[in-house]
Amino acid sequence: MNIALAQINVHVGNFDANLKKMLEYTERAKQQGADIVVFPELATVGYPPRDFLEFDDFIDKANVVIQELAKAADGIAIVVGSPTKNPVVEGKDLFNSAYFLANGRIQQVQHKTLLPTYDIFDEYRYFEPAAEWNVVRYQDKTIAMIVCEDSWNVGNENPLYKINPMDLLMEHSPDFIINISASPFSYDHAAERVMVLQANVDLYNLPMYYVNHVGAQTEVLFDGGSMVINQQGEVVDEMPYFEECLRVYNTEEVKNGDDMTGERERDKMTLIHDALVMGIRQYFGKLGFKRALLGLSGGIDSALVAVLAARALGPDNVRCVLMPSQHSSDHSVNDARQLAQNLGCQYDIVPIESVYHSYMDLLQPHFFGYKEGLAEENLQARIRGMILMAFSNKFGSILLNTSNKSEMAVGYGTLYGDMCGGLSVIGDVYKTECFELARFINKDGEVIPDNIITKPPSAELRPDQLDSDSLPPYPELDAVLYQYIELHQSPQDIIEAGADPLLVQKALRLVNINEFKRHQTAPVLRVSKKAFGMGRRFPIVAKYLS
Ligand SMILES: Nc1ncnc2c1ncn2[C@@H]1O[C@H](COP(=O)(O)OP(=O)(O)OC[C@H]2O[C@@H]([n+]3cccc(C(=O)O)c3)[C@H](O)[C@@H]2O)[C@@H](O)[C@H]1O
Ligand SMILES: Nc1ncnc2c1ncn2[C@@H]1O[C@H](COP(=O)(O)OP(=O)(O)OP(=O)(O)O)[C@@H](O)[C@H]1O
Ligand SMILES: NC(=O)CC[C@H](N)C(=O)O
Repeated sequence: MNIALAQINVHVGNFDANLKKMLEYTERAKQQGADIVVFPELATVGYPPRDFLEFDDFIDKANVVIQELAKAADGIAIVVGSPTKNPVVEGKDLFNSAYFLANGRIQQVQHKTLLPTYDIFDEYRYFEPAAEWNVVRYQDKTIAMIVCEDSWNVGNENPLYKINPMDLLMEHSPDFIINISASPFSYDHAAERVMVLQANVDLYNLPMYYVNHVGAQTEVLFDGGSMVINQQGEVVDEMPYFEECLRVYNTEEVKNGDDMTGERERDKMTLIHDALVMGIRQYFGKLGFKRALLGLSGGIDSALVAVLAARALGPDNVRCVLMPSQHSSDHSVNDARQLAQNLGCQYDIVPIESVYHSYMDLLQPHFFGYKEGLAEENLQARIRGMILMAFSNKFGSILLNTSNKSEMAVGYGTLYGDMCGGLSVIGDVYKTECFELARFINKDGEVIPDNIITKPPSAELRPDQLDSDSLPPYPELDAVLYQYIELHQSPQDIIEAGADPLLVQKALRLVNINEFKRHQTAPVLRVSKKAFGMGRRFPIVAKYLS
């Protein structure tokens, strides 16, 4: 039997486009001799559809796609994920299902049992778990068809779940497993995914055909990495990351296929770079925007965003605005200009000093007698935000936000100032990782002027200001932030692991008291297992560690 895995990029709610793409892939698979073509979890509607699932009309449209695909299942069977209405009143309204379409009709539907409800996942909000587990008979094979998380309770060791749908399906003695997934990207997830799937194969001694989404849905990125694992638990093929792909596998050849696990390079910076480029490109593409703009300061954060945007959208579609103030050093303007020239992006120089003085004159009678401080510093960031939004309106471009994860964590950014923008590109990349990413970008020759990478970070909002005046050194700060944000460790855990107690207290307090800022931030492209945004939910009004 020949099985085609179709690693595709669908678009949430774009039913016509999703159907058209699946019909094209089905035809291509058929021409390549496939007996079955497999599409990812919820491929009819896109993942995650979130509260669109609460609209009957949305589900009806998904059902139309299933009916159309069933008609195309002629001489080839189609496996595809789609929501199903729950016919009984009890429980949630929907199931998250794998459809097996063959001979022009729906042959079988297997619902998902384990409904991830953590981080960016919210499946139990909408779906009822399966209560029946059946295999599919097709040609001379018996197939276990499962949806993503159903393979993540291997050996019943996942404390989230009391049931194991894999065990239940195995009672029917299948010949192999087809797994349709929506497994999002984080820089360490591809390796984890392989381990979990291999553990299943080792346990059940069956080959697995695993297909994943590729592409971006707002902030959630999918790397693909669909794979085939033979009965011995060896990965005989893994599809490319960040691109659509169709490959056909013969079940007999898979049995004897060679292990390619060791050949796969998963360099963290390559993955983050490619994920962010894809994320920007698809955010713009799926919304119908072409052009981006950003404030280019001569610092490392905006430099990184400029490079990533130019690679995602083409340098002609990225406009950089240099807005020096009385506190900007000459080298900042020169470095920014040099970068824009290296990239081939249009740049404008809009000095803000005169506007700043106008504001100060305006405010002078009201601020008279008060010491200069944060209000005056933040005014500069806000003037820049205003100018950038004027460019955005005038030229129909989306403003890219340039805050990094360390700053977003501790509230080191000005509301309605440098925190403005429609998409946060590096909001899930710690400052220390920003330096690594900049060096990665320059590995084959200088793209980002070296001075931008080597000079000490500064907001340049007052004379000779350095980030280190008000923040601990980034390597120490980032280590503590990682332990708190990603690993959910307590202050005691972090201190026992070797961190300075005062730093821990200060950093964790800053993270918590600045929750209000993150509620007003653009969506953040997610590259780690815990990004600011939909997968990290905290109350603003809280007293914990603050
Ligand atoms: N819980 C809460 N809910 C809602 N609003 C709350 C609030 N707590 C304070 N606020 C309000 O927020 C205001 C303070 O926020 P905001 O005006 O943003 O200003 P603020 O956080 O006080 O200052 C911005 C910080 O970011 C630094 N910065 C600025 C610009 C660039 C960079 C950089 O290097 O990238 C760093 C700057 O040096 C300063 O430390 C207060 O005036 C208060 O009204
Ligand atoms: N002189 C400037 N010209 C243009 N944009 C600026 C300027 N200064 C700040 N910005 C914008 O505001 C953002 C915040 O920058 P700031 O210099 O305050 O600190 P930063 O977070 O270290 O960023 P960067 O490393 O990009 O300088 C910058 O990324 C940039 O988009
Ligand atoms: N859609 C899902 O069920 C995905 C959950 C799974 N643990 C993964 O990330 O691969």
